[in-house]
Formats: sequence, structure tokens, C-alpha cells
Amino acid sequence: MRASVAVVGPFAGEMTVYFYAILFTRYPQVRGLFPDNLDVQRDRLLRGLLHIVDLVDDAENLVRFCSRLGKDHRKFGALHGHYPAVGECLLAALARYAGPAWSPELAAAWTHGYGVVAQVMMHAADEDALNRPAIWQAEVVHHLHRGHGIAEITVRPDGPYPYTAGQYASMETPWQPKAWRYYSPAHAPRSDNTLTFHVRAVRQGQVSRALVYNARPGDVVRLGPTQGEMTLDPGSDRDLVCVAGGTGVAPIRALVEQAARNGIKRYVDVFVGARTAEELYGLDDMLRMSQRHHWLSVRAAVSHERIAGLEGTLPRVLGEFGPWYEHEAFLSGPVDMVTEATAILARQGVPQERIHFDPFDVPALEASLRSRQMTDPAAE
Ligand SMILES: NC(=O)C1=CN([C@@H]2O[C@H](COP(=O)(O)OP(=O)(O)OC[C@H]3O[C@@H](n4cnc5c(N)ncnc54)[C@H](O)[C@@H]3O)[C@@H](O)[C@H]2O)C=CC1
Repeated sequence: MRASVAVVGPFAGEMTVYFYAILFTRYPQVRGLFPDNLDVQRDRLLRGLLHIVDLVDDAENLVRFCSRLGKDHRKFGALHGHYPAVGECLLAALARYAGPAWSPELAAAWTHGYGVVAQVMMHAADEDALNRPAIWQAEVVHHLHRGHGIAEITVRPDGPYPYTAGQYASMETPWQPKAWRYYSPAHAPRSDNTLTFHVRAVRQGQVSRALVYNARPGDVVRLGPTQGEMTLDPGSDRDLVCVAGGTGVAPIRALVEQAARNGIKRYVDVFVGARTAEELYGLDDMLRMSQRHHWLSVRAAVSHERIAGLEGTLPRVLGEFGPWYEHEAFLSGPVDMVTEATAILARQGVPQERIHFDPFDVPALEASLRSRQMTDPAAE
């Protein structure tokens, strides 16, 4: 299977276009499960496949990954009957682009491999369905512009929405049906069941732009179940260091709130960063929290403006403080910031299992891709 992925690698883009084309031709009834614009989708499929092939002989991680994928597919409306159709078209696409390298043995290996993956995904989805809905309708109850294309959006789901501080939710908006994006609640669970998300309107981001500029109280979005492992271990008494870049401050704020709620007996150092001082929208709030909690200290870093005492990217500023080798670290923000901060912490002797971060663009996938990159010295 690995060899065949290497063969089709150079044609990966065309192969995924072909895959969706034959899937929708042969099974037009599944077209409605996908967004109009398939660009993000194609990329996700490809990365998912590559990751699965990467894990073919690591049963434990393969099962963990496919289980998450199966649960995550509930909100798309994936049904058991869809899996054979996808498998058939996937094999057809692989066969076409592998050309003469395709053989009956390869076809058998892929059929078996896909069968196992589909079984694990369906099983995980069925189990998940016993415990929680696939989707929650959530009404926008508050919308606050924080400047610089950032909005704080509060929604109220139509039923109890279980999550742990630090996790993230997926959201679909009425403006871009079937296009799901991920945002973290910026607080520990609330008794009134509302959730506040921080959203930055990114240039190409149709979903985030709609949320920031179109959403109004009364609009209804849909939420998928939360995911993510960047949560506090109540059994640990290590001090924490948290690094929050831009809107990545949301889950860090949630963790701090949760720590306070747990009656924390450890110190927490938070670094909040933005491009300019004006964009440090979450700082005042964090500073107010630090006035209430003696164990919390908050520092700011500004990366694109010259301000004495605050200047620098978060990883750079993080490196100037410490040492952190006894700490538990939580990182949230742009991928490059997370990667660089991880390298700095690792250099200071923080073991990988104490550096926590969640992937954002493609949950589950990127975490593993990135952790692989970070254990690969060539990638540093
Ligand atoms: N909205 C949410 O709920 C959450 C968002 N995120 C992620 O956080 C990110 C936030 O993006 P923006 O607000 O646009 O942040 P940004 O691009 O304004 O960056 C904020 C800070 O991160 C650091 N940084 C950025 N690029 C860096 C680089 N290449 N090397 C070193 N440090 C760097 C700098 O200190 C910068 O000031 C997004 O990628 C988002 O996916 C993560 C968790 C939750």
C-alpha cells in the first residue's frame, strides 16, 4: 500500500478530483453530503489517506485515528451504505493513477485495508451515537466585534453540549452549508449552556468571514461534537506554561478558567501574542483574571510593531523566560507558532508528552502529521 501511494503521489491532486468525479457520477445521491466547493475536502481526503497508509502497521494508532474519523463523520450524515461506494471509487482512482504498478495483489491489499478502516469508523460512529447527538442547532445570542476582523460569537445549543475546557467544536453556518470549521469555546463549561467562540475573518475563509460580518443574534448555526486533547490533567500538579497566539487565546482562556475552578495549587504563566498591540484583544481579560488569581501571571508579545518590552514573536519571548523543563505546556495559535514554540520547549528539556496542542485545520490529522515532523530531526 505504501509503494502504491508513492507511485500516485505526483498525481495526488488529479487523483482526488477524479475520485470525487466518479463518486458523484456513480452515486449522485451522496453529492448533497459535500460542500459546493470541494477544495478543502479534497485536501482532507488526501491527507487522511496518507495518514492511514502511514499507520498501516501501527494497529493501536490506526484504530484510534479511524475511530475519531468515524465519530467526526456522523455530522456529515455518513451512513453505513456510503462506505462501500467510497471504497469502490477510491480503488478505481488508485488503480487509474497507479497505472502499470497496479496489480491484483495491490487491489486485494487495498480492499482489505479499506474494509478494516470502514469497519472501525462505522463501529466508532455507532457507539458514539448511543451517547450523544451528531449535531446541535445553536442560536447566535450575542455578537461582538473586537476590531481587526475578530468577533466574539456566543451561541446557545438546543440541548446540553458536553465538552471539556480546552477542546474545540466544529461549526457549520447557514451561509456555507456543509463546510465545517473548527473553533474553541473560550471558557470552561457554563451553567447556562452558552458557548462563546473567537473568530477571525481570514482572507480566503468564507465561513469565518460570514461568521464575523454576517452573523446576527437569531441566526442558527450547527455544531458537531467537541474533539481535542488539549485539556487539563486533574491528577497533575505541575506548573503550567500557556502560549496563545491571536485567536488561539480562546482555549487557553478556557484552560485558565478551568484551572481556577479546580482550585488550582500550581502556577500558571500565560503568554498572549498578536501582531500589533491593538490586536491584543484578549489581553485585558487575561490581565483581569491575573488580578483575581495570585497563581496566574500574564505577559504579552507583539510581533509586528516596535513596542519596548513587548516586542517579538511568542516563541522568541517564551524562550527569554523560563526555564520550563518542569512545566506542562499548552500551545494554541498559528501552526508555525506552535511548531516553533514546541522546538524551543523541547530544547529546554520539556518532554514531548508534556507539550499539548491541538491541530486546527484538519483535526486528528495534523496533530499526528506534526508530531511526526517534530520527531524527525530533518524537519527542524
Ligand atoms: N479561533 C479559535 O478558537 C482558535 C484558533 N486557533 C488558531 O490560532 C491561529 C490564530 O491566528 P491569528 O489570530 O491570525 O494569529 P496571528 O497570525 O495574528 O499570530 C499571533 C501571534 O502568533 C505568533 N506567530 C505567528 N506566526 C508565527 C511564526 N511564523 N513564527 C513564530 N510565531 C508566530 C506571533 O507571536 C503572532 O503575533 C489560527 O491558526 C487558528 O487556527 C487555535 C485554537 C483556537
